[in-house]
Amino acid sequence: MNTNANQNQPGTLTINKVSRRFGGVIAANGLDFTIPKGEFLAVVGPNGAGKSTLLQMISGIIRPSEGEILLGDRRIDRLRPEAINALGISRTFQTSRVFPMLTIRDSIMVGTQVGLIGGGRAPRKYGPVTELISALLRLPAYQARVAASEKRVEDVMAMFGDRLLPRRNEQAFSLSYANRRRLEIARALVQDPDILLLDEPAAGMNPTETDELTEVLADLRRRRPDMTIVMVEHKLQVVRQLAERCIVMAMGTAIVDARPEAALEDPRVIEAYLGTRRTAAAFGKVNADD
Ligand SMILES: Nc1ncnc2c1ncn2[C@@H]1O[C@H](COP(=O)(O)OP(=O)(O)OP(=O)(O)O)[C@@H](O)[C@H]1O
Repeated sequence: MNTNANQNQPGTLTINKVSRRFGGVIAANGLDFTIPKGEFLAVVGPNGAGKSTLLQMISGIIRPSEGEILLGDRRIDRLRPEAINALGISRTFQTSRVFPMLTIRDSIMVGTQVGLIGGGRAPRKYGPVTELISALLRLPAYQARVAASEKRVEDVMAMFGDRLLPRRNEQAFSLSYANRRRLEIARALVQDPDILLLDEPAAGMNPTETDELTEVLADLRRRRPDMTIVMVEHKLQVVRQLAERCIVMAMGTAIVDARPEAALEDPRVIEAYLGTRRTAAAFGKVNADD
């Protein structure tokens, strides 16, 4: 059992001896660590290391084959993804999942909808039936909640400077790849999560876009220092700039757990990475264009 002193503290995520097999493949192998509330943790490692599998297990999309995942003292690895989301854990996906025909504004609004008529995280004044009637009749309580959601959507779009806000009424299919990624992060943020799981947020972004995203996440950190962020990311400069702690995975195992500057210099990490040209380039060991 994981012996970290933070374990079972409110808001702490505990990954307790977690493994996940897919047939003969061991995607996660005895992962055992805690993530204290408010920590910015980066998870890095070569392709196929098990990073996305870890995020999928925390968000309830897949279940561990062994071990357990706790939020505070509550076991969450048997809950459905919606139930985990309602506990304040939001995530983005490795590949963008936008609703192409919805406008940007409405796509982000979708993230708040569970809060409008039951479900969601906001405390409920009335029961679900009253909430539903209130929504159907557009009673003042419902309208006030819609107005609050709309304000929140605008605030979240504003976090991305002029990338999303001026395009709020455009349909998502017209967005650039980078903007789709921003939209997806916005949709997670609009839920005001306590724990944000980001799966390769800077993937496919050029250097300028990557710098911009890094600044957005640094800004988020300043605004919500209590929000735990778990970020899987291949771009190691993003990890160096943002993360307080870095877990390096290789073949399903956490091989190093340290501050980013120490973790990314560790010889075991460089060795694990050198098998792939793209990630070796991130260490400056080969030219990215080779
Ligand atoms: N649904 C699945 N079915 C079968 N095998 C899977 C499944 N999901 C993941 N795997 C396998 O588990 C291993 C870990 O995959 P995972 O996607 O977690 O790696 P990763 O570190 O996120 O890789 P990448 O950086 O390429 O996204 C890989 O060998 C992968 O092929």
